[in-house]
Amino acid sequence: MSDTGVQARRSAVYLLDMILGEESLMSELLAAGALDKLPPDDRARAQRLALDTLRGMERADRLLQKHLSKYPPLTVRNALRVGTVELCQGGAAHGVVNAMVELVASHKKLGHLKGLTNAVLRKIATEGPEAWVALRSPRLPKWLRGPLTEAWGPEAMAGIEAAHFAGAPLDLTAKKDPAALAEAVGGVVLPTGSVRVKEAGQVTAMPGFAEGDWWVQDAAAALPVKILAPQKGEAVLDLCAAPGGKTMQLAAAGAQVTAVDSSKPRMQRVRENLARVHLPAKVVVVDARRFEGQFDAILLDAPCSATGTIRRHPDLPHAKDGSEFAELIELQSEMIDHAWSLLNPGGRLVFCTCSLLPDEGEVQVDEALERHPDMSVDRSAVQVDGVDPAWISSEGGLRLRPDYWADRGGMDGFYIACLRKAG
Ligand SMILES: C[S@@+](CC[C@H](N)C(=O)[O-])C[C@H]1O[C@@H](n2cnc3c(N)ncnc32)[C@H](O)[C@@H]1O
Repeated sequence: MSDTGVQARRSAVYLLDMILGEESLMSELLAAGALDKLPPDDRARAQRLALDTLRGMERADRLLQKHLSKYPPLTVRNALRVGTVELCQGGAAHGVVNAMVELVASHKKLGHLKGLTNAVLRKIATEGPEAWVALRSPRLPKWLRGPLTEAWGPEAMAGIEAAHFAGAPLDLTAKKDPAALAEAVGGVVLPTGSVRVKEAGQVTAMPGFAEGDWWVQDAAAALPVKILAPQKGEAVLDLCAAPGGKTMQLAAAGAQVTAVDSSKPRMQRVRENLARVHLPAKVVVVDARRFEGQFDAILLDAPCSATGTIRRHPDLPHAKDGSEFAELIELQSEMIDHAWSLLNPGGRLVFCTCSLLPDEGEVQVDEALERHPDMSVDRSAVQVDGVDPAWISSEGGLRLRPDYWADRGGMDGFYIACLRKAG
């Protein structure tokens, strides 16, 4: 990392400018090489600063508005936000203020605002940290808060927002032995069998990564494959497979996996992931709605709003406005219908989305049941180890939310249902 940390902070501000000003997603910016020129430490720091700032932005804005008579241009506002979040989360005042002032001073058009930056951040350094802890958990924007509050109620919404603010621990899936993995990485085995690491460092440097003993996967995201319960040697279709977390689980269980995804670059990651963990799968790049074949077991991890993953991706509510969700919901129902045509009588289809919106879960299944008289929901299938029966919804699917397991560090939001075809 560079000595003063100015470069990492400048990149964090750039990421925020793009997310908040251009509605870019962090994943798109990283894939486009936004941080490629930084040394690895600065890259990790820039990303962490941007994510922390997005999580705490409402609190930062509340503190900053007291000291600003009018909002400065977005880049300076974002520099102030980054500085405020750092200061309020224990950053050393001198270093943070100097770095942010240097960053603004060096800006071609905004250099004249260095005095403002200095004055405001000095005030925040004095009074900010105490005021910070008294502020509420940041809220989601209205377009998302409205439907989620309607679906889960105000109390759950407060829990979900607290979970978003807290961020997410690192969860791993063991290729073989969760207890041995927990010991090796200093983690704990969760009731569902995932391994949770509280203080994660660089993932690629952790024991067993190079050997392919595990992969990163949220505890909630590991449940669809456990619910599908693939058998050794069974032919399983993994529709929408990339980047391959569930493909690896299926292959580790000994299934003969056919992994399908429409994205060529994302499928390259599936190949790389499979190679690292030394597991086989047939990889096919095609639109899931055009794939042909017959299977007894199908996993459909459909593209969705990803609103269940905001703990890890706090950029999402800022970069999106929900306008593309109707198209995704339509795509999901087309995918369910096509997957159903690929399923043998007596077979099972596990449908899942990392969404908190019932339209992408419970409602999707209710409507599929109406379209397919030979479809039923297998309630017992979702009752795998560690699942609280209270998480099972009325139609028989599993509703997972970030506010569950609050004392353990939460989980991603997910919806999972096991659909049986009449024999
Ligand atoms: C939620 S992600 C899948 C995550 C994956 N199952 C895992 O566990 O790592 C959804 C995937 O759907 C893929 N996708 C989107 N539209 C598709 C389509 N029409 N046909 C096939 N795959 C599609 C995306 O490329 C993306 O990789």
